Amino acid sequence: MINSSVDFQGVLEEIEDEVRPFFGQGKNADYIPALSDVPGHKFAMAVQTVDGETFMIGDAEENFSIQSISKLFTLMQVLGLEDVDIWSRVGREPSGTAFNSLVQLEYEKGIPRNPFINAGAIVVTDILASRSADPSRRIDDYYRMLSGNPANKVDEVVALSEQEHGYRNAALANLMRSFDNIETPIPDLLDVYFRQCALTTSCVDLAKAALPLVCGGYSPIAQSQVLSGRDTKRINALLLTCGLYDAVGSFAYKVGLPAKSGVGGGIVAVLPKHFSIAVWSPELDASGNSLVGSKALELFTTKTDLSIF
Ligand SMILES: NC(=O)CC[C@H](N)C(=O)O
Repeated sequence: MINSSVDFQGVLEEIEDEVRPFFGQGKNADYIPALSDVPGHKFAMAVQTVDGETFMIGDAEENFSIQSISKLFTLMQVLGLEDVDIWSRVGREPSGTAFNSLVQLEYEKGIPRNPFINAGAIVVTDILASRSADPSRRIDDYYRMLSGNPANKVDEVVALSEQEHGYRNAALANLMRSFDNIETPIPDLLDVYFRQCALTTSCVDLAKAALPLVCGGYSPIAQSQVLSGRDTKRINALLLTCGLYDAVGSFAYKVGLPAKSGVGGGIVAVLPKHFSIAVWSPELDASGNSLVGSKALELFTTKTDLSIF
């Protein structure tokens, strides 16, 4: 059980004050125009403990664009399927490159380094798309089941904005197709991928949806075992080593938790057997991770002395 002497609410309140000087140092994602319009100084955090307690600060119930954090949930969903050999099509190593880089993919013959860079996530989505008549619905329903909130919907404006500017993702998908690592027709596949990235969620919902990674694969929200204990351990290892792109080493150094970020400014992190934590602040650092969000998580694990290390 968690160290009950920690005053989570007090810690969140201190963090909200201490991150203020960092606003304005990062920049909203603008390669997806709809994301550049979100007020940059938004800030929210939510902690969900294994005991069922929720702590929150800021706009923790306000929805934002989940973006690449969706890659975590599609991976969970694929690992929950029978007879899927994902690891012949996607690697398990950190990429050391930007999330949408093409260079490595050419050298490595269309096999993405890991499921959390765009190319790897597109393959994961391809696996879902090739096994479902309505993959977008299936992805949304899975997330809604884990968050317990049927109001987590796709933001059509963001989805369209990605569709209209998704040149790099189209290039990644086509390059992988040329190496026979994509099955679904590319326009259909990109549509599913853009829609999963355009799902909206709040910090509270996100922390709830990540609880299976805290509870050995069991979702206390859905009251169901969604992953095996072994796959849960494996996903947490992948989050620690690949969840924040080319910033993953310094994030592990500063924060010390398995985590996944998205260019909407969200980050979700877990301390297995203890808690999940979600943060949202839209201004990003050079690697495409929330600058204030990363700082807030660093402050959280430092102040509480709770991390995997
Ligand atoms: N890092 C991210 O959040 C990237 C997700 C974004 N939808 C993209 O595909 O470019």
